[in-house]
Amino acid sequence: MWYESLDAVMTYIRPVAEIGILAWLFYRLYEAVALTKASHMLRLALYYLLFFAACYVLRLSMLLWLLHQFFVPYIVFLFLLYQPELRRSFAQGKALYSRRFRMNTMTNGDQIDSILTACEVLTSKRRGALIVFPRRLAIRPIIESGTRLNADLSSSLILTVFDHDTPLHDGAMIIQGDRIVAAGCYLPLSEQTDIRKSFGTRHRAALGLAEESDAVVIVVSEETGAISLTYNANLYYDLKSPTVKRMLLALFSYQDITPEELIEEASIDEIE
Ligand SMILES: Nc1ncnc2c1ncn2[C@@H]1O[C@H](COP(=O)(O)OP(=O)(O)OP(=O)(O)O)[C@@H](O)[C@H]1O
Repeated sequence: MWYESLDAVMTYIRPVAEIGILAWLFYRLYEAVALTKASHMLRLALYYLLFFAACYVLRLSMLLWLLHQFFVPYIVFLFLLYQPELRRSFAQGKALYSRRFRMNTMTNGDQIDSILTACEVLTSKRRGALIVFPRRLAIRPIIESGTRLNADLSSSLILTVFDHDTPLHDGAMIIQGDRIVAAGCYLPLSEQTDIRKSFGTRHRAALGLAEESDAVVIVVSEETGAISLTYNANLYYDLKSPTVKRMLLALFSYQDITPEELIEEASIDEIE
């Protein structure tokens, strides 16, 4: 019968399909977490499993019993510990499917130029600034913590807001696409202990938001005039404006790139 031969063929196809689907799922999971610190969580879970396997092979029954008892609390602990990173990973995963939609709503090259022009003026006048670009994850509570502006994006408005005597100069400005959504917003402070001692609350606030969301933040230092970027829980200090522009354009289309990778790319372009 034809369905018997189909069943025989399916006996071979089924395991291949299962392996293919599993490989694809693992690849998507890897893609989602590889760029963020959620990969640390996977590494910790893997160490646990390797330790478990070693105990099993060596028949260390006492340790095996302990590992068995602690498995669920350990996984729950990891999920709690890495919750912000997991949130960012899944946002990135989702973002891969809606790139076209995002591209239309993100700040474009000309608009980035006007933001960076303002940043350079602020640098020369030794004024500090924090400018936030939300990406996939909504940051409504952050926006609500400040004053809604919903104004057209312009260098002059950025300069006005961050001037010393204005009521809105303290806190962060939120930019979405071509709109200045809010200013004077309060950002969560980072609790990382291994960042430079010289970084004060402005840089800690930029890093804090980059730990808790997938937003990108420009920081202009009042003290040194350095322009830095934070995203994915990392701070890239003292960048040149063209580097910031290229990074922002890449980040807005979810190609998370470091300054080192940009320099590498530029040198490859030169060789070609
Ligand atoms: N949680 C926060 N959210 C938003 N803005 C903040 C926050 N904390 C501090 N700021 C901003 O940072 C300013 C203080 O910066 P501070 O000098 O402590 O930081 P810094 O990292 O040393 O930066 P700089 O190099 O500009 O001095 C505040 O006046 C305020 O505008």
